Amino acid sequence: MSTDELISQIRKKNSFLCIGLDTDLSKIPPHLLEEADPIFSFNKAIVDATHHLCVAYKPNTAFYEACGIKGWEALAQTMEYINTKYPEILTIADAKRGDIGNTATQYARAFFEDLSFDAITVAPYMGRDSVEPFLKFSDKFTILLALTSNPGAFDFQTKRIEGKELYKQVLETALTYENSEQLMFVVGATKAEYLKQIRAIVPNNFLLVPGVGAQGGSLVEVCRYGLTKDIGLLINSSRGILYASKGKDFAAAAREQALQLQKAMAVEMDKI
Ligand SMILES: O=c1ccn([C@@H]2O[C@H](COP(=O)(O)O)[C@@H](O)[C@H]2O)c(=O)[nH]1
Repeated sequence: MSTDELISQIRKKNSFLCIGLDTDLSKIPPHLLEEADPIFSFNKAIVDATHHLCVAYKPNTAFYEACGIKGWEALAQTMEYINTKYPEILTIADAKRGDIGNTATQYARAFFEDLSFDAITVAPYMGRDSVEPFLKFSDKFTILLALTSNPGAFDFQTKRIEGKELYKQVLETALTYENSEQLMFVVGATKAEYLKQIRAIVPNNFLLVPGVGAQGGSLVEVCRYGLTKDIGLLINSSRGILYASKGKDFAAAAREQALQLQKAMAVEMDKI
C-alpha cells in the first residue's frame, strides 16, 4: 500500500483508527474457547464488526508468539482473512524487531513476504544497517520506535546525548536512511506534549500513536500537534476496543468503542 492510498482510505472513512489485535486467551469471551481456533474466531468477529471504522489492524506478535505454533497459525490465518476480505486495510506487525543486517533481512522476509504484512514496528537501537533491510521493501512501511508510551521511555529516549534528546536523534538520523519516505514513527499518546517538537523534525511522516484508552492518552491532545494536512496519524487502541465486553455481544461492544473513536477523529479532521 502506498502513502497516497492510505490517505485516501482515511479520507473515505473519516477515520485514522488502528485497531490493535492483542488477542489474549485469558480475556476473550469464554464461549469462544470451545472453538477449534479461538484466537482466529475472535479476530474474525472483531474485524468483521469494525473494518468500516478503521484503516489499520495491528496484531502485536507477542500475543501470538506466546501461544506457540497455534498462535503463529492464528496470526497467519488472520492475515489471510484481512488481506482477502478487506485488502484496502493496512496491516501492521507490532513485532519491534531489530538486529544486524543479515538477520534483519530475514525478519523483513518473515513479516513482509511470508505473512504479507504492509508494515512492521522496528527498534532503532542497532542503527542504520538494522533498519535499511526493512526499507528495501519499497512498497512496505517500517515503523521506528521514537518516543514510546510507557514510563520506561524516560530511561533512555528523552536523555540528552551531546545536547540532544535520543528520540530526536532517532528521528533526524532515520531521515538520512535510504527510502526514508517509507518510514513511520511510534510516538505514545501519553507523550502528546512532545508532538510539537516531533512534528518540527518529521513534518510529513506518519506517526503510529498507541496509548489512548487503556493507557490514558488523549486523542484530542495527540491531534493538536500530530495531525497534518495529509493527516499523518494512525491512532491505535487495542484493549479498549477488544475487551469492551466479555459476553456474547463482544463484537458489537467493540464496534461501539471503535465508533466513538472514529467520531472523535472525524471531528478532528474537520478542523484541518
Ligand atoms: O510505545 C508503544 C509502542 C507499542 N505499544 C503497543 O500498542 C498496543 C497498545 O495497547 P492498548 O491496549 O491500547 O494499551 C500494545 O500492543 C502495545 O504493546 C504501546 O502501547 N506503546
